[in-house]
Amino acid sequence: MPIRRALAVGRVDAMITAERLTKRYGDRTVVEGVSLTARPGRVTGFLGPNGAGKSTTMRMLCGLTTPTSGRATVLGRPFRELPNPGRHVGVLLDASAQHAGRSGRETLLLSARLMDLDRRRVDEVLRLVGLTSREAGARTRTYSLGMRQRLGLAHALLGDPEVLVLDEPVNGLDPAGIRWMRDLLRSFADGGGTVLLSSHLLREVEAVADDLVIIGGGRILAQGSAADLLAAPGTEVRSTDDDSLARALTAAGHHVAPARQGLSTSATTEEVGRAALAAAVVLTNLRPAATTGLEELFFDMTAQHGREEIPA
Ligand SMILES: Nc1ncnc2c1ncn2[C@@H]1O[C@H](COP(=O)(O)OP(=O)(O)OP(=O)(O)O)[C@@H](O)[C@H]1O
Repeated sequence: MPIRRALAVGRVDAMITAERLTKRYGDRTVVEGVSLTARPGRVTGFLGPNGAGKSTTMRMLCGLTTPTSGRATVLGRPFRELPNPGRHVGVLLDASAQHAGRSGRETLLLSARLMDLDRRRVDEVLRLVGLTSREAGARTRTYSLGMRQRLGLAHALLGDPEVLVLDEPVNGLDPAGIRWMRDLLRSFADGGGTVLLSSHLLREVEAVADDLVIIGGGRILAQGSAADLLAAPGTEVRSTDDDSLARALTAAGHHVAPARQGLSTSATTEEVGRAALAAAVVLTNLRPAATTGLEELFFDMTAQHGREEIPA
């Protein structure tokens, strides 16, 4: 069953933009000058330590928190100006915010009515997120966190939106649930949808995100395609005489370090080739350095922005 039944007209606009978004609470700035874009057909991972400003930014994108300054648009308009927003943007910001006394199915039926949707769509999304009819009939106060996340996602998908904004959607899911969520988001984006998701699970983000936005202390620290951000500059090389090659590279001003096999250097592959020629050394292996892991990038980027403390 397709996640999305039809691509919306004007799909090229199916994106999220933030322009210099700033949020102050009293004299405390919790988000400062955040500009970002999430594009159609791509999953954008939004990362940052606790208190970095992810949820506040997502709330501003969805019109739930008013920015102190700056502008946010979804599908080219401020969220609050979208007609029937649930038909365009699926939002999951707090999976625990469901009415505890209603069943999952009742919660979805109510929203379906408000969005003017056929009630059969409720059963479709329940199937899609893997909630059984018994689970759907139970009051949400009896739900585990993982079941709440599934219901929250069913709610986000209900209106067959072009855009998904999900704050920590994999929290509370078991390993099979995490993999299921990853596949679901991938096929949503492959169908032309736009996904912005925050997560603390770096490996999960690495596995699914096409683009990354890293935030720390309320400011953007890095953003771009995952391929670009995770590409490490430099070269790994082996030769018939690594000592001579290391001397030649160092003499040419390149940084050289021993690698597990051979050398790792800041030089490009061409520069390594030239140094080898100058030193009359034969290369036996030459390749661009392996990519940096997301965990390494995340800790490098956020090192000075540990957990934000709430002021006393
Ligand atoms: N309504 C509010 N009033 C005052 N401060 C707030 C309010 N909402 C959030 N903050 C503060 O803003 C900062 C950013 O919080 P936010 O929830 O956006 O971070 P986050 O990156 O989503 O963190 P986490 O990963 O822990 O969910 C925090 O220091 C938080 O205490």
